[in-house]
Amino acid sequence: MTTIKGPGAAETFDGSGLRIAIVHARWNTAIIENLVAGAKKSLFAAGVKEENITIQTVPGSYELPIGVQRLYAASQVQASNTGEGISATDLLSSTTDLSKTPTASAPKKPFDAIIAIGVLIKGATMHFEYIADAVSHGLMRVQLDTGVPVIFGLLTVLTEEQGLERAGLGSSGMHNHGEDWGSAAVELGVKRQD
Ligand SMILES: O=c1[nH]c(NC[C@H](O)[C@H](O)[C@H](O)CO)c([N+](=O)[O-])c(=O)[nH]1
Repeated sequence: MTTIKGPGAAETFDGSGLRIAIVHARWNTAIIENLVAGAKKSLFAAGVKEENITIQTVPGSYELPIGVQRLYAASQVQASNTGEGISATDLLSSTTDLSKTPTASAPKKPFDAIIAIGVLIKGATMHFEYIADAVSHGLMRVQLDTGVPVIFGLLTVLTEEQGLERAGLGSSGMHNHGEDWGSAAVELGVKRQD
């Protein structure tokens, strides 16, 4: 099947063994919430188990690269704690004493893929351009430095309506881009295991 916009149909991938994280910003949450829901819909459709999906938030899109990098590092520490890991939230806390391995149950492996979601809406200044550029380069650097696939879920839109459209909330019936990101996370996560 040939497409012009959006990814063409790919083979289906079994996500039942994957551990996925979603890191999302807390700006423009009316749009963000639907993007996250779309990503989760695709993860579930591929068999990813709810207990293997971790969701963390950061203040804004500019914090996505550091949020993704720290969460992945935390999941690596978790994996090295011989299965007695601790929650990713606790691992990110500066007050957690990692020398004591809490007994909270947690998945035993690092994340197979991380979806970074943010919505940048152009304002009257150049702020939008600087954040968009920094975040896109930052997320690419994190994925290449760590080797963990980081799905680029940053909407850079000129109007609120464009953002709503791309979250499947507009009047044009455009699909929810979050669904594409969930599918991409499963594909890259499975391929990373090959
Ligand atoms: O996620 C966003 N953050 C935004 N700014 C906050 C930024 O991401 C940082 O959180 C902030 O600069 C503190 O570092 C936005 N705007 O400024 O318009 C925006 O539209 N979206």
